[in-house]
Parts: sequence; C-alpha cells; structure tokens
Amino acid sequence: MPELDHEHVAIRTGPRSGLPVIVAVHSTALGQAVGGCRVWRYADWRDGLTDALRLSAGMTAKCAVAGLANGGGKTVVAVPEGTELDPALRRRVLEDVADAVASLDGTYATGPDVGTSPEDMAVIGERTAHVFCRPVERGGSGDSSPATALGTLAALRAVRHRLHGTPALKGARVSLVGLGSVGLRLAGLLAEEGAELLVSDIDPAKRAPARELGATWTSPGQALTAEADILVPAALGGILTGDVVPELRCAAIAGPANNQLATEPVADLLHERGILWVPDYVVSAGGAINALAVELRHETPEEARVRVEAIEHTVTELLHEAEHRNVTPARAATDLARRRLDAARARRPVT
Ligand SMILES: NC(=O)c1ccc[n+]([C@@H]2O[C@H](COP(=O)([O-])OP(=O)(O)OC[C@H]3O[C@@H](n4cnc5c(N)ncnc54)[C@H](O)[C@@H]3O)[C@@H](O)[C@H]2O)c1
Repeated sequence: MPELDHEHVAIRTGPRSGLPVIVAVHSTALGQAVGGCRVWRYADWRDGLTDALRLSAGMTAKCAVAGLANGGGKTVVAVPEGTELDPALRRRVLEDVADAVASLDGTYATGPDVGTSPEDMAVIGERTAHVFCRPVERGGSGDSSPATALGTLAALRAVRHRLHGTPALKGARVSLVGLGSVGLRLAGLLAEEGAELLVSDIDPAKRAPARELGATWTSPGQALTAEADILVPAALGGILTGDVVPELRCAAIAGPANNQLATEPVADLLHERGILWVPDYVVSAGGAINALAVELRHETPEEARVRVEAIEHTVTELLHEAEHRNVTPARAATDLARRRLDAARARRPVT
C-alpha cells in the first residue's frame, strides 16, 4: 500500500446533503492549498477519495511548476449512482462543502472543477471566504476557461519554437480534440494566429463554430492520429494509451485536458517515439494563475495576463532541461516541482 503523503484529508457525511464530502489537502509547503471542487458520480465513495488524493497531489505539482506560492488540494463530493442532484440538494451539497472548507481555517481554498461552476462558487462564498472564481459581479474572477486557453496558446508557442525555431503559430498544423469552453476559445486564438486547424468534438453542434473559424472538421479518432505538428487534447483525460502511441503522426502533444496519459509509462513510450509531450498540468495552469493573481494578489487583468503568458517561458525551460538531461519533459516537470517543494520545506521549520 502506498504511503499517505497528504497533510490532511477530511471525509464527512455532509450534514445537510447526506453525501460524502471529501477534502484532501496535499501540501501547504508553498502556501495555501488550492484546487477545485468536483461534484461527480461514483459507484463507491472510496473511488471519490482516490480521485481527491490523486487530483490534490496533481494541484501541488501544477502550482509548484507554475511558480505559484500555493499548494495543492481538492474537494470531491461523491454522488452515488441513482441520486438526482436537483437544485435544492445541490445547494445543500454546496453548503456542506463550504462548511468543510471553512473548518480548515484558510489552509485550503476551493474553486470550480468538473461538475461545478462560478455560480456554485458564489453559493460556497456565502459561508466561507476561501473560494475562487465566483462570477465577476459577485466579486470573483469568473470563468477560468479564457485564461486556460491563453496559457495553452503560450505553451504551444514554446513547443512551436522547439520544433521549428519560431514561436509564431502561423502555418503550424494543429489538430485539436475537444471544442468545449477551453478548446473553442483556443481554436479562435489559433485561427487568429493563422494556424492550420483540424478540429473535432463528439458534439456535432460544435461543427458550425468550427466552420466559422475556417477550421477543418473531422472525427475525434481521426484528429487524434492525424498528421500534425502539434496535437492538442482539450476534451477528457486518458486518450493517450499504449495502443494509441504507435498510431500517432504528430511531432508534439500539448493541451489542457487533464490526465491525458492513460498510465504513467505512456510518457516514456511517447519519448521513445520521438514525440514531445508537455504535461497537461503545466499547459493548463493559466486558469489557476489568473484566478490567484486577480483574487489573492489583487493584480489587474493585464498583470495577470502577463503571468499566464509566462507559461511559454516555463515550457521553454522545461523542454530545455529535458533535452539537456535526456529525460522526458514529464520527468523534468516532476523534478522541478520536487526541488521547489523541498526548498520551501527547508525554509519553513516544522512548528
Ligand atoms: N476550464 C478550465 O479552466 C480548465 C482548467 C484546467 C484544465 N481543464 C481541462 O481541460 C479540458 C477541457 O475543459 P473545458 O472546460 O473546455 O471542458 P468542457 O466540458 O467545456 O469541454 C469539453 C469538450 O470536449 C468534448 N468531448 C468530450 N468527450 C470527447 C471525446 N471523446 N472526443 C472529442 N471531444 C469530446 C465535449 O463535447 C466538450 O465540447 C478538461 O479536461 C478540463 O479538465 C480545464
């Protein structure tokens, strides 16, 4: 059994909702732990706990590599199969989450994730100040997707530079899987830059906006294995499997979709095939960077934008280090996170 390396894990049956509310604080070595609130269906609440442990550790790495003075945490509400989350129950769930977050005295702040929205964060904000991304009119920084898309664009510039010696994306062949909140915005930014876009989504309604951008529409399966300079996963996780790797015809992969690798060793398979894979948690950090800059540091949108665009520099440095040490960018990223965490722990004596 692996060791528990989380600072604090709180599991309670929500007194109002009766549903399992799990808050995992992985690390506060760099500062207050941050990470979204996932409200999702699980066959067994223990699967929700596994998710919370994994996702909160991922947030620690994300913040550390992005150079943020924050640690990682996550909230999971494990909704049992067959439970209908009507508006009344949803409110009770959010109030239970708010009280669980408040009980941690500011060591952790939550935000939106799969199954929650900025509006939900406003409900949580009625009971605790430790919440990010409420709607702008309710005092938050709102939807994080625009900043996530902008940060992904910055990562793509770094990849393009590494592949072709220029950060300009004009003429770059980009294959994008998933035209949701982030993917569609990113497609728009790439179209403005003059990239050659191949796009896909399981939702046929996304075909019309794709056409408006002048992008070529294809099926998700074909987009995944299309000949391209850069493949951009922007839908759900797990699309890079051991079986898919031999079929890929792209030079690099960089996208915001969480947990793209079906299993960790796929990073090595990609490396062996000479395909550059930039870890998703590095590429997708723009939303968190923006929310923390605006809400914690009270920076202007322009100052926050500069921080988000610095993802280009972060990725450039990572790719440089990976090449220099002949390791995968994934390895270079985890090593960087570990160095920053170790340095922070060494500075902060145990009380
Ligand atoms: N929104 C953010 O700020 C943010 C931040 C960090 C990471 N992410 C990650 O980025 C990804 C996209 O986020 P989003 O907010 O745009 O989500 P979203 O739900 O708005 O969009 C996802 C899109 O993917 C499509 N899709 C689902 N399965 C697909 C498949 N098999 N093939 C092709 N398309 C498929 C959906 O139809 C939808 O259009 C997610 O993995 C998310 O966890 C998002």
